[in-house]
Amino acid sequence: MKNIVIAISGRGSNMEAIVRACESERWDARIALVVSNRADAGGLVFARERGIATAVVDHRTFASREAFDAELADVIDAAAPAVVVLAGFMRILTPGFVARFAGRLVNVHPSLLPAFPGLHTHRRALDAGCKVAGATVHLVTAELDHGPIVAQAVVPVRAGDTPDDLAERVLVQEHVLYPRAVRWLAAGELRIDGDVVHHTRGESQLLVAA
Ligand SMILES: Nc1nc2c(c(=O)[nH]1)N[C@@H](CN(C=O)c1ccc(C(=O)N[C@@H](CCC(=O)O)C(=O)O)cc1)CN2
Ligand SMILES: NCC(=O)N[C@@H]1O[C@H](COP(=O)([O-])[O-])[C@@H](O)[C@H]1O
Repeated sequence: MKNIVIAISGRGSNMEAIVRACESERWDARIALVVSNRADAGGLVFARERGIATAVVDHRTFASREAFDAELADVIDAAAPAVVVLAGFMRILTPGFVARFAGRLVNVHPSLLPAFPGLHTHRRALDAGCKVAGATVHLVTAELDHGPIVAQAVVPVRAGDTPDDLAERVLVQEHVLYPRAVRWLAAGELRIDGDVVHHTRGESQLLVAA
């Protein structure tokens, strides 16, 4: 059975969706560890209540980003992960960390990459007058929010939307998209051809919400 490690920084709603899907769909995988850079991350409570091992590596207690990443990588490696999932994890990872988990490190980003990498994506999409928004699951590379795209979900932007309205609409789709993508990665069902990722069994890599 494959081990999955999930890294969070906050409420962990995507982590929760993955935990629930792993159990209900009986994946040939288990969530071996939920790790956070913040001890007050709400998702840690859910994980502990489900009997999942948790750990905290507080980035503020390290002298450098490299030192934090080295400790985080050691804690993650101790769980022997086949897949490392970033789920609302809010730290930019160093090239050394990314290299250690290359090909099995995945993230969900709240925009339709390559549009709007970085932070405050929904505010920026609204300010740009976008008519659609969404989320992207991508393999993580050293360059921020730039890795090969595994799957995307599209939602409409509605008149009067605030960033919170858009975030809520996108999050509903993330909770469907991300578990599906993590299941594919854990099952070895992704084929990477340059920058293009294919699902080898032909499931749709696109969700479109009305
Ligand atoms: N090397 C990479 N690291 C990370 C990636 C990536 O693609 N490559 N994805 C991010 C996730 N992410 C967006 O999806 C993201 C997370 C954090 C930040 C950021 O600017 N973080 C600041 C601190 C912000 C905070 O603490 O609130 C920082 O690290 O200084 C941008 C994008 C995960 N890492
Ligand atoms: N750059 C990373 C980022 O912004 N991730 C975003 O954090 C939100 C909360 O996730 P959570 O409820 O799973 O913690 C999600 O929308 C996720 O896409």
